[in-house]
Amino acid sequence: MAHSVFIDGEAGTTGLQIRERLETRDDIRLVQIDPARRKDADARRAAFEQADVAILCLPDDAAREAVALAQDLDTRIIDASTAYRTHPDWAYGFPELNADARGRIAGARRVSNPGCYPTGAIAILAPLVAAGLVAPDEGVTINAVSGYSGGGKALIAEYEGGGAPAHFLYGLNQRHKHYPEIMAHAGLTRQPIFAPAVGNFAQGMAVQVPLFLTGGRTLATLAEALSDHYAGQRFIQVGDDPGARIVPTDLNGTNRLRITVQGDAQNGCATVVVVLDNLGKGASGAAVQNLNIMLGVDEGLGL
Ligand SMILES: NC(=O)C1=CN([C@@H]2O[C@H](COP(=O)(O)OP(=O)(O)OC[C@H]3O[C@@H](n4cnc5c(N)ncnc54)[C@H](OP(=O)(O)O)[C@@H]3O)[C@@H](O)[C@H]2O)C=CC1
Ligand SMILES: CC(=O)N[C@@H](CCC(=O)OP(=O)(O)O)C(=O)O
Repeated sequence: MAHSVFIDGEAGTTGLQIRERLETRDDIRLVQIDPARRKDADARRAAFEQADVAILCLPDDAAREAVALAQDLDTRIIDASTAYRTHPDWAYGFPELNADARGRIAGARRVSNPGCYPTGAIAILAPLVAAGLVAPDEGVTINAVSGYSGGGKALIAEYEGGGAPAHFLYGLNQRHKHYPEIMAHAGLTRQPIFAPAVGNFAQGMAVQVPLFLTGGRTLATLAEALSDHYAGQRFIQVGDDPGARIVPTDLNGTNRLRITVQGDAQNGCATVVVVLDNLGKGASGAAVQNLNIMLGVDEGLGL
């Protein structure tokens, strides 16, 4: 029998791309509501009642409201917003994070889907902290660039309306909403410096952590720690040489994430960089991967 899935916010950027990944599957039945009633609590509650799993693709406050609406139901929830990413009762939906992550997601009633930038930053830092190559209280810097779809419908409208700049930096007040998530799941005790940017391309993202090669840190130990950590993971590759240019759009339309280590042993400077699709492994692809794990089907179905 098909599993019923309700995407709350299915007309938004993340929701649409989840729907595209699910609508051709015959093991999934999508529960839909009249678009005119998409913000109506009664209509949404009725959809939750019919769904085995609901995927929330909403702003944080609306996601909290949705969780309250479904509180007394058996419906399992995957939330794509920032609202529950550090909540102790929610499983963090990064299956490749550590040996326990898949099992927690598989058995969870509540799964928080990681953020796009945090997926890149945590993919780099969590294994390096666990391997002792980055100290939890070390001062690290995260530089990143995202396609404009990362800002949802509002930023898409700005870019597609023609008035937006080719490139801008933001979040430099160091109060970005992603800090708690990055610190909690990377295992950092000191807040990193995070410098995100947006470029004039719709989708795709690069996230980089520059590191000095000091202590036990060499190009080889960094690459080895990351390769060991992700050995056998079908969606995360370590070490393919991308050449001198890192192109944020390289993995668009996929659920893949690629990590490379580059630098110079002589001068002791290195960069670990991730490329992913902010709407693939950074949001919609990851949500479908988590849904598959929760349903106990092939993790790559529809991806
Ligand atoms: N874009 C990205 O790259 C990523 C986004 N996310 C997260 O996913 C979530 C959704 O983001 P995104 O898809 O970009 O946002 P969008 O702005 O593109 O879409 C949000 C959708 O939610 C709907 N909505 C807003 N309030 C309510 C409500 N009270 N009840 C029902 N529907 C509502 C909006 O409807 P309407 O347009 O009619 O207002 C819209 O369709 C966010 O929490 C974001 O942090 C996560 C990872 C990456
Ligand atoms: C380009 C842009 O504006 N990006 C958003 C991050 C994307 C998003 O909404 O956050 P999650 O990935 O955590 O859900 C921002 O910086 O707030």
